[in-house]
Amino acid sequence: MNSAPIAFMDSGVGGLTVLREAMRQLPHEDVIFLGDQARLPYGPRPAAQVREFSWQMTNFLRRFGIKMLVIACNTATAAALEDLRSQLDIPVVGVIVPGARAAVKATATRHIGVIATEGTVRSGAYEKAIKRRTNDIKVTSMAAPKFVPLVESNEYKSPIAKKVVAETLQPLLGQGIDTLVMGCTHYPLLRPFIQDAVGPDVKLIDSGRETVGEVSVLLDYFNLATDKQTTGSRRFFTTGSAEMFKTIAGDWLDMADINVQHVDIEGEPSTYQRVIAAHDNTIVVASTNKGKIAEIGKFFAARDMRVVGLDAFPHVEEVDETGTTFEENARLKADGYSKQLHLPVIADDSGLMVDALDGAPGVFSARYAGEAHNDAANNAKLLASLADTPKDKRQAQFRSVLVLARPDHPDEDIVASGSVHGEIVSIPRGDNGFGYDPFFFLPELGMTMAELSMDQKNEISHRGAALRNLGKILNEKGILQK
Ligand SMILES: O=c1nc[nH]c2c1ncn2[C@H]1C[C@H](O)[C@@H](COP(=O)(O)OP(=O)(O)OP(=O)(O)O)O1
Ligand SMILES: [Mg+2]
Repeated sequence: MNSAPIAFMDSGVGGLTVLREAMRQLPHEDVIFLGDQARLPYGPRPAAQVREFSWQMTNFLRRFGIKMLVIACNTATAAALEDLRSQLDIPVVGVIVPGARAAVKATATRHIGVIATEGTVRSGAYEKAIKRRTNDIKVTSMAAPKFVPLVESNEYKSPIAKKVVAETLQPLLGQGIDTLVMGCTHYPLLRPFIQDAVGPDVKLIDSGRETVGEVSVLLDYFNLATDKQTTGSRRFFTTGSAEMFKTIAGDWLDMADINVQHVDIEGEPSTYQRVIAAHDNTIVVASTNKGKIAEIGKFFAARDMRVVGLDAFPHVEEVDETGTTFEENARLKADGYSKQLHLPVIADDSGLMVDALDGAPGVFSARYAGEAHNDAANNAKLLASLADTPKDKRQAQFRSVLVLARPDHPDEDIVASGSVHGEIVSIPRGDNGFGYDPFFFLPELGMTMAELSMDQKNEISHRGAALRNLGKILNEKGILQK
């Protein structure tokens, strides 16, 4: 039993013909679809490049903790299936073998036609898959490069499409072909015109539809099927226009409200790479500060969450902290990273506010001495600024504002804050913690923050308080149980 999503990828919207069948046959499964429309069509591209694009799509999709990958594209199957399968530890399903198998089963005249993109035809993948089964079948393959653009431009129901299809398929007529493989997942959208062109006696094989049968068998074989009884979630990503995608997907899948997001995958690795796969319980701590990641991470780990830092995502674009308040900066970080990663993100913006310095360094705490993240320089500047301030006038506080951003509730950030009061001392004490901790003295404890263990710090610190407040809100909202 496994409730992780199944991923489908294609050069564009063609893979939706596979997805539609999957939604029909496996309605309870969560699915994620990615169409690489920005780089379409794949058909004319060299196989090596299609393989690189396929890895980029795959690496993007693996972040979602997928349990199976379906290459819902014949060109990408021909170019990349073997490579993906040999390196991934989840089942990878391509569309060619299921299509070939169905065609072998269907033909009586032992003459099968295959229409596909140039890349698929050039690869000879269908011939190989058919001949591997039986040698006494004749295969006639033909590239139909005009079909994909017709579908992607949403022209697939137009009279022009009908004409183009009829003209393209003309050479296949009168050869004794009784079975025609639609060897590109875009083609089933043109099915009525294709059937018209070849006549009612030719059996059309929808390679994508056949593939879903295979997916279904593998789910059972590896015991990966979900045990949920409710309709699964459907998420769509395109590297092209989300609006254009929505129009075709809405029509083809007969779904009124589709969750489509534009994504950029050109920064994804184009070969196998270790990827931190996110599961339902993954949370990203949007910080590069190890101390913070540890403190926030501990809180969520104790609540059975899987915590990852930003270092798990080397391609993420850094979010600038341009706000004027802690809350503003925390929101910028949480929203900015959650949008890019499509994962729940917790961000902290925090700092030291010294009474005698009118609240400075405040939001500028990390770059107080200019260059960001130089604790020693920041502390030196702090001491210099307080050189003339007597001991009893050195009250200060740490403040932390936490923001949780969730991709499924993009307009509902959850905000919690906390603070702790103390005094700034001139001689540092303690090796724990980070930042200003060795100079932040807690009179009630007679220790600086850097003399506390992480657990002790979390009990009294601004961040600890903010986390407890956040925990309360998450409990009340039913987001966290503990
Ligand atoms: O518990 C703390 N103990 C000592 N110092 C602290 C603490 N909490 C915040 N601070 C200081 C360190 C940093 O100079 C600044 C936070 O700046 P802030 O932008 O929120 O964090 P950051 O740049 O270190 O990491 P990031 O933005 O990637 O989360 O305040
Ligand atoms: Mg920062």
